[in-house]
Amino acid sequence: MVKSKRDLKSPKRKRSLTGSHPITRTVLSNTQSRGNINVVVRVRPLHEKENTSNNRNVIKISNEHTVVFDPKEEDDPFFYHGVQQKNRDIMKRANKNLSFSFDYVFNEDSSNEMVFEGSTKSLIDTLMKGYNCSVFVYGATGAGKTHTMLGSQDDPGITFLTLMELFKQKEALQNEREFEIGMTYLEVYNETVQDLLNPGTPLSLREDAKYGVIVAGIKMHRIEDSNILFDLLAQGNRNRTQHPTDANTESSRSHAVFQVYLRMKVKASNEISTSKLSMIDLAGSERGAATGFSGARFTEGANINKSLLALGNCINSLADGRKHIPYRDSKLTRLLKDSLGGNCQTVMIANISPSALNYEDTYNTLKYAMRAKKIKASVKKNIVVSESNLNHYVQLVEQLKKENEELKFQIASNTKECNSKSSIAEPTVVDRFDPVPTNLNDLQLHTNLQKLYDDNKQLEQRISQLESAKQLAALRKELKQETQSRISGVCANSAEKNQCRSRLGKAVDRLDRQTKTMQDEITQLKERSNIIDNQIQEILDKNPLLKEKSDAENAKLLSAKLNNKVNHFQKVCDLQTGELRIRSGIIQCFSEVVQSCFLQLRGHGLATEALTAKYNGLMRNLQGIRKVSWDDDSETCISSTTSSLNNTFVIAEVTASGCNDNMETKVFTKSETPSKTQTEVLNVCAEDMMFRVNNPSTPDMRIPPLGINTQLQTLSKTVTVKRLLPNVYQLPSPKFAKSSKINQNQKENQKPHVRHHSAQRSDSKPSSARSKSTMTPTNKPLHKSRFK
Ligand SMILES: Nc1ncnc2c1ncn2[C@@H]1O[C@H](COP(=O)(O)OP(=O)(O)OP(=O)(O)O)[C@@H](O)[C@H]1O
Repeated sequence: MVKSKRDLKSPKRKRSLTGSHPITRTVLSNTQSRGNINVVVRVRPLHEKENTSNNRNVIKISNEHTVVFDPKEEDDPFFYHGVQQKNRDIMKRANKNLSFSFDYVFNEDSSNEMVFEGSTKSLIDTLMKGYNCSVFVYGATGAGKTHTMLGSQDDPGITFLTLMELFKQKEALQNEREFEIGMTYLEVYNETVQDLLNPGTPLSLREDAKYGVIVAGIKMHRIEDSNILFDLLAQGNRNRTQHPTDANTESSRSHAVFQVYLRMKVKASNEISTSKLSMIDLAGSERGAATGFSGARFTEGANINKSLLALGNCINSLADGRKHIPYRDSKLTRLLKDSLGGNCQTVMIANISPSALNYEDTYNTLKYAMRAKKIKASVKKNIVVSESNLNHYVQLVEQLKKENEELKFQIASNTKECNSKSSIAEPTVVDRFDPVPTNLNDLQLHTNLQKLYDDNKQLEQRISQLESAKQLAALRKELKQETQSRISGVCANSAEKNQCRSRLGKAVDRLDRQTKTMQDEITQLKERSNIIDNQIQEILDKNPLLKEKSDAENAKLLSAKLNNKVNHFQKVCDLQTGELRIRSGIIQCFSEVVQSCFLQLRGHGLATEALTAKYNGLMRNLQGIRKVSWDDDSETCISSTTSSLNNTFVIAEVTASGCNDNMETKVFTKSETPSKTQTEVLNVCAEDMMFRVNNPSTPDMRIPPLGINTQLQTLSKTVTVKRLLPNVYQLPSPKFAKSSKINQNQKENQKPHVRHHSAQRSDSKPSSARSKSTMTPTNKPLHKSRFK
C-alpha cells in the first residue's frame, strides 16, 4: 500500500483484471436501472484506532442491496420470574434501525476491483456506444473516497481499472474504429477552478452553445496508451490540495474532476461519436466540527459544504423532476451540469464508515445517496453521420430546447408582470412583447442577439460612467484653476503663494491624467461597442424578423442612457451646490472682515472717496443689488415721447468743473458692457439719486453726489442712464409719490431733455440739479418691456 496519497504510481498492471478478484455475486445484470442514477454504497473497514476504542458498529449489511443504519441491538434476554422482560433498560436511547436500499452495497471486505466490477465497468460499454458517463464518490472525510478512486499499487482504484477497461475495449475494436482519447484533470477548491496538470491562475467556466460547459484555458492531453495516462493521473494528484484534518491526516480538501474525452469513427460508415467520462472525487461532506479547524480550514470547509449543498439541491430538483435545476449555485454544479441529469449515465458511490464516531456523517451520506437514487436520467447518444462540425448536434438540440423552455417561462412571467402593471401605468416600450422564434436556427440567432445586446448594455453603462466622471473632472479642474487665479489676492507672501500654486497645480495634473486614462478606456469601449453593433447588424441581415426585438432592445438601451444622463446631472448639481456653499461661506467671512477694516479706516479719517465708493459698491453687491440696466436703443428712446422721458434718469450729463467743453453724452445699450469704473460710477450715481428721491428735503440737493465729479473727470465723458431697474433699486411707491410733489413744483423750470451737448452745459450747473428735473417718477407701473 502506498504511504501517501501523493505517492500514487502506475499500479501493477500484470494482474488480470477479471481473474484475480472475481466477484462472487452477480451485481449488474439485474440491479442496474438504466434510466436512473446507479447508486452503490461502500462500507470501509474500521481503522485500528476505531477498533481499539470502545466503539460500536452502526452499520449492518442485511443483503447485497440493503444496509441498516444504527441497527437494533440484540439484548441479552432478561427474565423475571421465568418471563422474558421487554425494554429492560429504559435509560437507553432507541436505535434508529433504518433500512436503506441501493443498487449494491459493498462490505468492508470488498476490494476496489470488486467495486469496479459492480459499478463502473459497465460504463465503458456505454461510453463506447457514444453516451456520456460520470462517476461520483461521495462521503465524509476519511470514509474512503480517495481509496476507492485512486487506491494503491496493490489495490488500484476504480479510475485506473475503468481506464484499463477502456483501453482494453479500444484495442479490441481497433480494426473497426479509429479512436482519439484526451483527458483533463482539474480541481475545484474554494470556488476556484485549477488545472491540476498545469497549475497556474484560476480558470473560468463558460457556457458554450455547442459544447455545453467548458473550462476556458484548460489543456487537453491526448493519450495514446495507458502508460502516459497513469503518469498524468499521478502528476495531477500530487498537485491536489490536501490538508490534514482530525478525521484524516491526508484529507483532500478539493473536488477533483478527472475527465476522459473519447472520439470514435466507425471506419465502414464514417459515423463519428463523441462521449465523455467524468470521474469526480468529491471533498469530504463532514460537518465543520469533524475537521476540527477554524480560520482558513473553516472557510475551506464552508466552501466545500456550499458546493456539496448546491450539488444536493441539484440532486433534489432532478429527483423531483423540476424544470429549473440550480446548477449555477456553485462552480462544482456548473461544471457538472452535463454529468448529473440529462444526457449522462451516472454512478454514485457513497462511502461510509461503520464507526459510531461518524454516526451523523454516515447517516447524512445515506440520506444523500437515497435522494440521488431518485434522479431520472434520459441518456442520448452523441452520434452524427458526417464529419462536419455538427458532432455535438444532439447536445445542442437538447440545450436549445431547454433554453426555449426558459424563454417561454420568462415571457409568461413578463406578460403577467406587464398585465399587473398596466392597471397602474401605461406599459413602456421595454415591456413590449418579444416574440421568440420556434425554428432552431432562428432561436440560436435570437439567443446570440440577446447576448450581444446584453454585452452592449454593459459597455454603454461603463461608457456613461466614464463620460460622467470625465465631465466632473473637467468641472473640478475649472474650479481649481479659478482658485489658482485668486491666489495672488489672498496669499500673504510668495512662499505661501508658491505652496498653494504647487498644490493646485498637482491637483490639476492629477485630474488631467485621470481624464486621459478615462478617455483611453472610452475609446477602447466604443471600438468594442462598434464591433458588437456590426455583429448585431449581421444577425439582423440574416433574419430581418428579429428587427422588432432589436427595436425593443434599442429602446431599452436608450432608456438606460437617459437614466445615466439624469444621474450625471444630479452629480453636477451636487458638485456645484457644494462649491456654492463654500463660496457663500467665504463671502460671508470676507464681508465681515472688509466691513470691520473699512469702519476702522473711516474712524481714523483714512477712507478716501474712491475707497468709500468701492466699499459702497461692494456692500450693494452683497445686498443683492447687482446691476443697472440700460435701454437698448439710445437714440430713439431718448428723443421719443414724454412718458419715456419721464422714465428717464439723467444722472450726470453735466460735467464737473474744468472739463465741460469736451463732454459728450454717453448712452449705454444693453449689448454694451460698461467698464468696471463706469459701473461703479453708475452705481454710486444711482444710489445718490435714490437717496434724493427718498429724502426730498435734503438741503444739499444741488450738490453733486460725493465723488461723482472726480470719477467723471477720470472718465472724461458724460454718462446718461436712461432707466434703472425698479426691482433692483426697489423704489417704494409712497416715497415716489412724495418726491413727485416736489418735482411738480420744479416742473416749470424743466425742459424736456433730449441730448445735452457741451454748449448746453456751459452754465456748469451741478449735474444733480439738472438730473433732478428729469427725475419725474410716476405712480403708473413702468412698462415691463422697457426693463430688461
Ligand atoms: N475500503 C478500504 N479498505 C482499506 N482501507 C481503507 C478503505 N477505505 C479507506 N481506507 C483507508 O482509510 C483512510 C482514509 O481514506 P481516504 O483517504 O480514502 O478517505 P477520504 O474519504 O478520501 O477522505 P478525505 O475526504 O478527507 O480525503 C486511508 O488511510 C485509506 O487507506
